[in-house]
Amino acid sequence: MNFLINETSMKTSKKTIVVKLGTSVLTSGTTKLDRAQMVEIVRQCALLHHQGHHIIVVTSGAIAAGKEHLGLHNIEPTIANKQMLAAVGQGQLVREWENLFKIYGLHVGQMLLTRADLDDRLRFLNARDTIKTLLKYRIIPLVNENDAVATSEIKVGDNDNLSALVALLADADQLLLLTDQLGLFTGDPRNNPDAQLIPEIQKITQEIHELASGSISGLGTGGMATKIESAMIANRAGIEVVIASGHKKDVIIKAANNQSVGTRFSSENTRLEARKNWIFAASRSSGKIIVDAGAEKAIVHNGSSLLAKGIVATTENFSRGYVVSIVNQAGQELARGLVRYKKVDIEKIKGLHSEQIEAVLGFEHGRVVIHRDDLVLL
Ligand SMILES: Nc1ncnc2c1ncn2[C@@H]1O[C@H](COP(=O)(O)OP(=O)(O)O)[C@@H](O)[C@H]1O
Ligand SMILES: N[C@@H](CCC(=O)OP(=O)(O)O)C(=O)O
Repeated sequence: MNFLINETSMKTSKKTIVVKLGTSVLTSGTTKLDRAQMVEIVRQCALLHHQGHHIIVVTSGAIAAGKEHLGLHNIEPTIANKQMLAAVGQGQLVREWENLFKIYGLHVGQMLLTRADLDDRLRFLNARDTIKTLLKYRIIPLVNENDAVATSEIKVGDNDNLSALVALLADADQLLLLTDQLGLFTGDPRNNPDAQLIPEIQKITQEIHELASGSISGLGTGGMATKIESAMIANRAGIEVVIASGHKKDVIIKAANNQSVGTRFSSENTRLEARKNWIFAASRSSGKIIVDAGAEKAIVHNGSSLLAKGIVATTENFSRGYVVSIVNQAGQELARGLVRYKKVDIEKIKGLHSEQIEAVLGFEHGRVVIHRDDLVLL
């Protein structure tokens, strides 16, 4: 097996960065959204955006914004009450962000997700397409959990874990978890004045998990424990993670420029290796796509994506989002990859130019059938 995959599309000095903002940062420990703090965050995101980076904001704070709007500061924190507050607050929260990003001439796009959206392959791919299209149009995605409709079975539960899933969705380079502490300490600084900041973590061991406890401020959900879970998920996918204070000057800019800030969790794998491992380890091939000699050459020698034009036939009834084998007409398996169209649709578009896909199917999931970043040569 050879892992010669075209890496050019993955290597870029422009990063995709997921910035997760906890309630603790957005309220600065008060019962209201801290607009001055939000302005400061938007300034940094806009600067990085204008430098060409892609910024995705995972924003908590809907429940806090709902409490503020209704003046219900001492309401009992039952699930029903929190859902009601989120339903009221989400609109308020997004409006605040929208107005602030507008100062810098930037548009935002809201994405409210639940675990069910991310567990289901099709919905995962649809969410991935949406986030990538927002980025392509240079719009800032604003993501939160869809608290108003999510019951415990379909909830991610906390925005730390949600942000790791969003980083996977967006194929991000970095996940920045901004909170009210400088980073991960050797114990919770709220009740341990001798706790020391840990600047760098190479491997998340059981000992690291034990340092991190839940939230006791009454503002956030999960505390450091969920941030470590999030770091594990992202690191495993080859994404670097930084936990830092949202109040530290220029924290987002510093983290993006690899300057020392907070606690950095460097990933053992590169993103590309992690993706290739996943395509092989996690999935057996669900079907075959037989390609002509031109497509074989383009995929094997030129590092190209698989286009409809080079497809001759398909076998088995696979769906969109599954891993399939790319096979030449002599029956030799050339590669495996994550397919963007289901078998019945490929049968309709095989041999056609990419520009014809939408006219034939009535929709389009992109111009390629398997993108080169989702493809591993054998
Ligand atoms: N080892 C640790 N280092 C730093 N903070 C910790 C640690 N263990 C627990 N915490 C707590 O985690 C809190 C941050 O998490 P949380 O309250 O959920 O905030 P956020 O809204 O930013 O997600 C800190 O205020 C701190 O009390
Ligand atoms: N989705 C919720 C926040 C959930 C959450 O994880 O909060 P936090 O620990 O402050 O990031 C909200 O918008 O209020």
